[in-house]
Amino acid sequence: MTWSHWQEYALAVEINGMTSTPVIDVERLNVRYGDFHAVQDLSFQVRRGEFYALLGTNGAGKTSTMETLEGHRAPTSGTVRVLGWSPRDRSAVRPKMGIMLQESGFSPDLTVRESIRLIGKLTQRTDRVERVLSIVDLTRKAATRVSRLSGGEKRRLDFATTVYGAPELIFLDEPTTGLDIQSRDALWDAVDKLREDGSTIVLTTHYLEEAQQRADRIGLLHKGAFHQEGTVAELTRALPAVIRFALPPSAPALPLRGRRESEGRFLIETHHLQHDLFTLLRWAQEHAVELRELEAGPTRLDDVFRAIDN
Ligand SMILES: Nc1ncnc2c1ncn2[C@@H]1O[C@H](COP(=O)(O)OP(=O)(O)OP(=O)(O)O)[C@@H](O)[C@H]1O
Repeated sequence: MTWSHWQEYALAVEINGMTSTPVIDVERLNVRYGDFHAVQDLSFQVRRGEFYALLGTNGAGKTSTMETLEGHRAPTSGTVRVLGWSPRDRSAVRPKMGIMLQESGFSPDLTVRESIRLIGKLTQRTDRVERVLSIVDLTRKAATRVSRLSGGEKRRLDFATTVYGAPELIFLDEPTTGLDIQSRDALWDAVDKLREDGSTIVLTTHYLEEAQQRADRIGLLHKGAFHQEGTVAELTRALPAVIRFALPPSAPALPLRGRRESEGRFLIETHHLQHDLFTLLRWAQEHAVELRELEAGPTRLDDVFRAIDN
């Protein structure tokens, strides 16, 4: 082997090593608050470039887990490695990690531009302030004090500081709360671009649709442990697809077994969506019945959540 072949080989090993080393590696994480066991023996990994959603019922332990990954909380026991380091090792991980918390902690007297610069200094990330301002459409507010921003604008500033320097690992905690639809779309477009450039995303949200559309994998927490973990398809596989619609009171009996959800609204659960939908549409045609608010589709994450036994 020539010297240049050796160099190529060494680089390939390094790249393979990088891709196979998880960005987040959690092993038997436990978080206790006094007698209360909030996170119980939780183990999972997030791969480089992955979009991982940590979801769960209220009080399931998402925040406790996220805070541990972000380095804000020490585990009671277990090991947590982020980008190969303990997340408590702030100087090692902070330059490579962007964190969007549920609540921002900006100083009200600073301007938008000053706030971004300050975060840049604190995290030792470098970027162009104008670049991130344009991503969140706050260019015109660069000289405005934080105290004068609306709730949605503060949230966008939060996102701007999170993605400043295009960090390798980005934590998004309920990122779209309080955002209008245009701002939400802009945020997800920016996340898509970051992913194209190789960033790893960890999301937690109660907007299940957002996770369903984007997450490569989902960790579904319930009472401090994983109820399920996998792709959306894996999580929804066991549950039937659903057809929902509303009927006028005069409609004849349904051709399929359905469930009344509320007055005039019905739900049919099926493992043969195409076949049963066809039967229903043919019946509606034959009886001149209008199926109002008709929805048919694969199982939604909402249904997976509803199926969790409390
Ligand atoms: N500082 C604390 N002291 C005592 N108990 C706590 C503390 N923080 C959280 N808990 C409890 O630990 C459990 C998990 O809380 P956590 O905030 O991690 O859940 P979560 O999944 O983020 O919930 P939610 O969706 O409701 O925000 C809850 O029952 C909560 O009451």
